[in-house]
Amino acid sequence: MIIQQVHVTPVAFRDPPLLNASGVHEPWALRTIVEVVTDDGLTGLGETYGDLHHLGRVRECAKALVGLDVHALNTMYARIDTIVGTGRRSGTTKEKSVDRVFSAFEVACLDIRGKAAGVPVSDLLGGKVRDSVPYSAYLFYKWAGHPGEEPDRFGAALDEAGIVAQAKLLIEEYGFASIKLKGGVFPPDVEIAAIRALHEAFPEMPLRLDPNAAWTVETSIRVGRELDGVLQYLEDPTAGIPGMAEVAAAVPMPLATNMCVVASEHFPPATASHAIGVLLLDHHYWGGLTRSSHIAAMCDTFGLAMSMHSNSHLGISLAAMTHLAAATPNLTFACDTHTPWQDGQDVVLPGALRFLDGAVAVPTGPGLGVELDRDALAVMHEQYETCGIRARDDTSYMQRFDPSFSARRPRW
Ligand SMILES: O=C([O-])C(=O)C[C@H](O)[C@@H](O)C(=O)[O-]
Repeated sequence: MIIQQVHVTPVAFRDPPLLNASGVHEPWALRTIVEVVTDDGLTGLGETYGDLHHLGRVRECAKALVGLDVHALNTMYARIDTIVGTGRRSGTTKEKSVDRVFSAFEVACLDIRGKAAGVPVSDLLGGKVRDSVPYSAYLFYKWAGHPGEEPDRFGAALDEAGIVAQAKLLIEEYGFASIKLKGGVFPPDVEIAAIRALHEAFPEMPLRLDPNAAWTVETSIRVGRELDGVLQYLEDPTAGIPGMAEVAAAVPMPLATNMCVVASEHFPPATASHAIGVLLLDHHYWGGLTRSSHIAAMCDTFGLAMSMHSNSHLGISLAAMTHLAAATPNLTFACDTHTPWQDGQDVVLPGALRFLDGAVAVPTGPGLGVELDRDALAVMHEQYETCGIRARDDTSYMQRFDPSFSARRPRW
């Protein structure tokens, strides 16, 4: 099964104005779709980030993969490493570049291997231990619509009543049985009130709050203590392993992260200082599905619970996340997904991935179990070409509407 061609297609889809500590989502979310084609006519799918810098690296590496066998993943990783290096992203997250680029190709190769063997990707990861994967309702503070546009169907959520209404809508439509609120947007007391309102409205539901490291250690400890008995876990309240360790020692609930443990070398300091209790896995930056399984084994070794992280994504990623979660015995909590926010837009044909009672049944067909919708891919690629988003960044978009906005951390 020799790779003959690799197609890399950037796409754009509508994204609602969701607020986070860095600003607001732009009207279009960007992703990159990868198709790996072998000499025996099989095609595998992968999905990854869509920013221009990453896209350039994916395109460059795609050319270097032609001629490799889809089983030669170690050689593929080494080749990508020589091209993009193990350099780190700057900012609060520091994933390895090679892992971020390799991931999309690895998923596509596993899709091909599953198709060739007639088995689902979850079988290639050790076999599923659950038939469906629970996801949580991922709530965001939100404007009613993008400025200058009609309100979208989700409406505004700028206070606790709006957040509770949003939770009701998502739970009614998807059946979610747990809730995560993206925080770090408003002063902590406003977000504490929203969590309390959710607790009152849904007393049985596990709740999580994630301010994306927007708080100081002191604020994090105060919020953690105030939400004793209410939060299942508190995610990335503050930046860095030392700060998280201080908070963890002082609050009653476990701390979760997708920000301070994002590469293997973060495990020793994080576990030695008991900085986290929960790791949010994400195959897009942990180097694909197999390497993510290794990270799950590390979590098992160090007694860390697990959930899964998401960014704005489409169905290829949802399928990959679902296979990985199904084959991860120590996945403890319902996973994050942005799927409701894509509101039916997708590059895969409908039907393979459905939410029932907040969970997605693990596809049983060969490979990822999803099929590319070529018409939708063409439309989304055209949107990418014309939407004009890729040269901008979140903060400048936010500052156009609120010049006083600053995404500096800690904010409180
Ligand atoms: O910790 C998280 O869940 C994220 O940071 C995921 C996303 O980037 C989220 O913040 C967003 O979509 O605004």
